Amino acid sequence: MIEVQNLTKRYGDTVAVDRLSFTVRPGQVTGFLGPNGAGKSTTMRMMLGLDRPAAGRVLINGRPYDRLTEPLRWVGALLEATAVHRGRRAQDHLRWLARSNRIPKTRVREVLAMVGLESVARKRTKGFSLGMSQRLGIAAALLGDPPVLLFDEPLNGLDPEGIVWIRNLMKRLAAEGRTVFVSSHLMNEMALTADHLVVIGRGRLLADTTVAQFVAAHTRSFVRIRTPEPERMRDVLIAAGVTVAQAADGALEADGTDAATIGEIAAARRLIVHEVSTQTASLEEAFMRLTGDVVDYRAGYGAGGPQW
Ligand SMILES: Nc1ncnc2c1ncn2[C@@H]1O[C@H](COP(=O)(O)OP(=O)(O)OP(=O)(O)O)[C@@H](O)[C@H]1O
Repeated sequence: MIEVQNLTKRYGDTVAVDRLSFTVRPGQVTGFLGPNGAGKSTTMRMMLGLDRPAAGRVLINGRPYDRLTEPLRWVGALLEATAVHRGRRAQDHLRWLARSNRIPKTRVREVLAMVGLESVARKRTKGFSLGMSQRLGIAAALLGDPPVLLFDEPLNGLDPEGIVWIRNLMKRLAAEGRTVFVSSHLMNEMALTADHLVVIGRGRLLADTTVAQFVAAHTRSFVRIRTPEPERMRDVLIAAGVTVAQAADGALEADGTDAATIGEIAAARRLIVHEVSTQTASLEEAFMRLTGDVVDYRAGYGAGGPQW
């Protein structure tokens, strides 16, 4: 579990993280979303003791990072700019990390196999592609078999096969009961991978909810109806108390109801329907809608402006 409590970080006049509080729970993948500059990387760096907060704290399984002995056994992390000594061989990099955390040398082979880098274990990392470097960073994160894992933009530089691989890896790690916290700009991927979302904007919490609830709260879902008798259908639906509008292509869009109800109303009136489908927006649309509001707030920020 990761507990973020009233966390604040300033860089000069910039408030990068602003009284942020949330809890990341084990057994699920939690996506960490926010527009550029929202404070995601800064938050993750504070989780790992790499940046010192101006106020507040982060607890990893009940303890601040600097109180964890052999921290790789408690939390594994892939940060955007994970530093690897470029002249070092992949296995030597991992052996050095393992030794510093009293992790047995045999674990190095295991994690290299887990990330598919066995064949280049003895290669120097300066020849590695971005995707290979990401895999090496993930191997390092897994080295201590930690209960908590942080990934900052782990999909950067990965090809489609690599993206599917990491999606499955994160799900598996969560299914094993670990806490998996991952930031990404790739909304479609997050929709497929994450169970829960923490969304921030300008360093503040905007949402802490499940993916499904987030999409439902920030988008409109409606039933689309195509029929050769749109006028009659509209009259029947209005008479049944359904709010209905006509789309540009002639289809009807009914709000505040579901496809089963529409189907039953149509059948009762012997109306022909060619389509009755539930239309739900994507995570990307929900995210744009929520964070678009943040940008609007920013533009209109004045005396007595919104305190979100
Ligand atoms: N070392 C630093 N010095 C000064 N300002 C910084 C520093 N690191 C971050 N910031 C500022 O803090 C804010 C939050 O940045 P951060 O990198 O945490 O956001 P982010 O959500 O990770 O963004 P992105 O999605 O672009 O990676 C930004 O305004 C950024 O310019």
